[in-house]
Amino acid sequence: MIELRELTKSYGGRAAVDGLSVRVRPGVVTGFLGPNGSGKSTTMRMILGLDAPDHGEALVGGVRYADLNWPLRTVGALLDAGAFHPGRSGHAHLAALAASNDIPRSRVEQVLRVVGLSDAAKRRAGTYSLGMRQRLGVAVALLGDPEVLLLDEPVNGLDPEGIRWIRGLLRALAAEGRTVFVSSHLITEMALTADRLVVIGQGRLLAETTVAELAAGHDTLEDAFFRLTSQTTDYRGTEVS
Ligand SMILES: Nc1ncnc2c1ncn2[C@@H]1O[C@H](COP(=O)(O)OP(=O)(O)OP(=O)(O)O)[C@@H](O)[C@H]1O
Repeated sequence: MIELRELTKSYGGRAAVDGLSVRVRPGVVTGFLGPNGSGKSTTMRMILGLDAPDHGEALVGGVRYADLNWPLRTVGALLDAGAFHPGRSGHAHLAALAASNDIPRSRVEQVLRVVGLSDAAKRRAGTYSLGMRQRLGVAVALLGDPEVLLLDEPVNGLDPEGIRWIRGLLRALAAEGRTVFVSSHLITEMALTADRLVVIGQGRLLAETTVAELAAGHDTLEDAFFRLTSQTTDYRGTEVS
């Protein structure tokens, strides 16, 4: 369970996250949706203790991230798929993290198999494609066999086969009773992956709902999403004349 209580954070006097209170439950995939700049990454960083809230708190299993004894074994996160030393192999990267978190070394081979990187594990991670780096990031998230998974835009850079794989993986992790919180700005992708949706705009909660409830009364899910977020979209292009 992830619990956000009145979570608030401003940058330069502008609210990035504004009084956000949400409970993300175990056993289902919860999609975290909002337009560009709506505060999804900032929220995830606060859950992971990488940013301090100005007000309110984020709890994982009732505890702040900073107070967890073995964070990697409680919360697995994919935030920035490029966050590894490019000269190290994928295997070495995972082995170092396993050693520093008291995770059995055998788990490294297991997660490499799960993400499909066993054959590339001894190659320098700096030579990995975007999709392979994303898979290595997922392997890091899974390494500690955590109860809670937090993934920021996990389908970024993945090809169609990879996207289908990650959908299945997230659903399987939720079916095991884990809490799976996954951000995206793609409502169509979330409709295929998530059971529940938390939608934010300009840092505020717009809806906490299911895919079916959000779509009800609209021609398409996209229409429903645009209607919900239209007043909070900061960045919008214009048509080329
Ligand atoms: N370190 C920072 N310094 C200043 N402003 C920031 C910082 N991090 C985020 N912001 C601002 O906070 C707001 C929310 O940004 P955030 O990255 O959380 O949104 P997001 O929903 O993840 O967006 P996207 O879908 O584009 O990744 C934006 O206006 C952004 O410019």
